[in-house]
Amino acid sequence: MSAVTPGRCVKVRVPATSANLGPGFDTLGLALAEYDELTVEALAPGELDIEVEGVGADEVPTDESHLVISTIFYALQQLGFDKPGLRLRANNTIPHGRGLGSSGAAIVAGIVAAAGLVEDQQQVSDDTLLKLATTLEGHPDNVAPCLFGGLTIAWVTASGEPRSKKLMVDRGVSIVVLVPEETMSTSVARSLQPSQVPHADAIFNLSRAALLVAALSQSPELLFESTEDRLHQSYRAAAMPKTKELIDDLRAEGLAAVVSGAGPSVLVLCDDPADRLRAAEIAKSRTDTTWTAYLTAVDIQGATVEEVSKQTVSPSA
Ligand SMILES: Nc1ncnc2c1ncn2[C@@H]1O[C@H](COP(=O)(O)OP(=O)(O)OP(=O)(O)O)[C@@H](O)[C@H]1O
Ligand SMILES: N[C@@H](CCO)C(=O)O
Repeated sequence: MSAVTPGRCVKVRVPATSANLGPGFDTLGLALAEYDELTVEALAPGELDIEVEGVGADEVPTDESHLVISTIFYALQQLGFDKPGLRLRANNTIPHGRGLGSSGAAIVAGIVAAAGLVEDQQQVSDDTLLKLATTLEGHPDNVAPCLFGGLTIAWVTASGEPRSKKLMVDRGVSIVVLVPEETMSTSVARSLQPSQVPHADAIFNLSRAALLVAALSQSPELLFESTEDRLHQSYRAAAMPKTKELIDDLRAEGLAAVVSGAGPSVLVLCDDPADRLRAAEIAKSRTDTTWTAYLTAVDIQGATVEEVSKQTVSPSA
C-alpha cells in the first residue's frame, strides 16, 4: 500500500443531477448547474476534522460515516493507498432526499477527491471513477452525469462494468426543477418497483427513451411526447401523491414534467424558456405543499477537482 502525502489538499465541485428523465429509468441522467463545493486535506493517520455548511449541516454525521469521508476511504483502499487522516470542509447546496442526486454527488465528490489526493502518484481513469462511484451508489444514472456533465446514457456491460456516453443538450432546452418540502428516500422508492413489467410497457418506454435522446440533443419540440413513462412513475405515485398531482397538472398544460430521480421533485423540460415561469406559477398555485422553483441550467463540465496549495486554505475555509 502507498501513502497519501500529508498536507496535500484538493478542492472539489460536484453538480446536482436529475436521473430517469421520464422513460430512461436507471439509464438517462442530466447534470444541473447547482453545486456542492468541498475542500479535502490529507492529515496524519487517525485525525478527522469535518465541518459542513449549507444543506445537511445539522443532519449529516461528522465522523467516519459521513458519506464523502467513507467514500474517500473506500476509493483510496481500492486504489492501493493507506487510510490517511482527513480534514473536510463542505459547502452544500444540493437538497437531500429530493431526487436531485445528493447522495450520488456526495459519492462522486469522495471519489474525485481521492483521485485528486493521489494524483501525484497515480492517474485514475474515467472508467475507474465511474466504476468506483457506481459500486457505492448501486446504479450509474446519477453518478455518470455528476462525473462527466451534460446528458448521459449509462449502461452496465454483460460482465457488470458500468459505462456511459455523454451528449450535449440542445441550446433550445431550458429547465426548471420544482422541489417540495417533503423528502423521499431513494431506497423506499426502489422498494416499490415490481421485479417484472409487461412486455408492452417495455416497448412503450424503449420508443420514448430513444426519442428523448433525440429531443434533448436536437429536437426539443419532441420533449412532451418523449417524456412519457410506464416503468417507474406510476408504481411510486402512491408514495408521493403531491408529486403525481403536480405532474398531472403540468402535463395537462402541455409541459414535459417528470419525476426527478426517485422523487419527490419534479423536473420540467421546456422548449420555450417562458414555460419555466408558467410551470413555476402552476406549482405555486398548489396549496398541498410549498414547491420551490429552481430555474437552472444543464451543467456541461461535471465534477471538477484541483489541487490547492496549503497556504490558501484556512481550517475554517
Ligand atoms: N453532501 C452530503 N454529505 C453527506 N451525506 C449526504 C450528502 N448528500 C446526501 N447525503 C446522504 O444521502 C441521503 C439522501 O440520499 P437519497 O439517495 O435518499 O436521495 P437523493 O440522492 O437526494 O435522491 P436521488 O438519488 O433520487 O437523486 C441524505 O439523507 C444523506 O444521508
Ligand atoms: N434511477 C434511480 C435514480 C435515483 O437514484 C431510481 O429511480 O431509483
